[in-house]
Amino acid sequence: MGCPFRLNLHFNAMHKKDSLLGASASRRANSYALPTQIASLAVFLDIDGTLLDIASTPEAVVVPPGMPFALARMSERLDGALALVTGRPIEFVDRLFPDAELAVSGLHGAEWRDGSGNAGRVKTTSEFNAGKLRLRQEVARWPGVVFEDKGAAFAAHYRLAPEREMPLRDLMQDLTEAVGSGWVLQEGKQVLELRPRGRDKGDALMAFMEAEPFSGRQPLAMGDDVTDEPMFMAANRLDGLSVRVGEDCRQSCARYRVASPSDVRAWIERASA
Ligand SMILES: O=P(O)(O)OC[C@H]1O[C@H](O[C@H]2O[C@H](CO)[C@@H](O)[C@H](O)[C@H]2O)[C@H](O)[C@@H](O)[C@@H]1O
Ligand SMILES: [Mg+2]
Repeated sequence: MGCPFRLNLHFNAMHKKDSLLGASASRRANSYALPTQIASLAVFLDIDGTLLDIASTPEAVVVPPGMPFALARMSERLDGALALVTGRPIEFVDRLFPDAELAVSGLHGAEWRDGSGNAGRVKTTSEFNAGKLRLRQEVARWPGVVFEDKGAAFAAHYRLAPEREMPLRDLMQDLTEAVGSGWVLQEGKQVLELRPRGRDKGDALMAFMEAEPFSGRQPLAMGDDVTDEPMFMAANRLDGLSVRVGEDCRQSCARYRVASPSDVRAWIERASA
């Protein structure tokens, strides 16, 4: 994923389909336009930029008080058909929401754990581990660049040092070749990472939808970034709802947009009350 051409093609295809249905793709909505009758939905939520406001570093994110409870309550309303689908590793999600017991897919779809605790993980290789160490050591000399160890993925953030973007791109390109074909270079919001090749967030949504308690429900997927696009496509394919969060003007396959994570949080509060 991450190919704008593919995205554009899909956007045009979506747009035609929606025109036939008398609706327009990616309509701007406020949180009040999101469904409040949620009982028949399966809800898939991205974390950073969707549930949580973007912060200056990965560790600086703030979980608003009451949010873990609201998420647990929504999951209960849905008989467990709520999953967090994130670029974060599952270990970090467990730190953010310690008692939530939610279904989760981490590393952009590469790893997963269902509500009963069954899990799928990715094994690393010695080349990958050497690449991770090299990135950690190199960026330790670059003030402002933040290294993130994500287990079977690793990232470098240049949000606090935008002038480092180009050298970081060169370094990450080198590392992509060095670690071998099991990992791909992934762009994000002022971050470059190497993530496992294979399953994306769309595959994660489809896999959850094949089993209880998700199967037979209408999917609703929410996200804010390029790795959420396969999840939007998957939800659309299942005649579900897809919502892109944020004010940016990028084309998206999502059928709806809301302005900010606070809209998403307000919707979760309202819909699960
Ligand atoms: O799929 P997501 O749940 O949205 O995770 C995507 C990435 O989010 C994190 O990075 C982003 O958020 C940080 C905290 O707000 C911000 O500092 C950074 O600039 C953003 O790129 C996370 O650190 C990554 O591992 C996730 O892949
Ligand atoms: Mg996000």
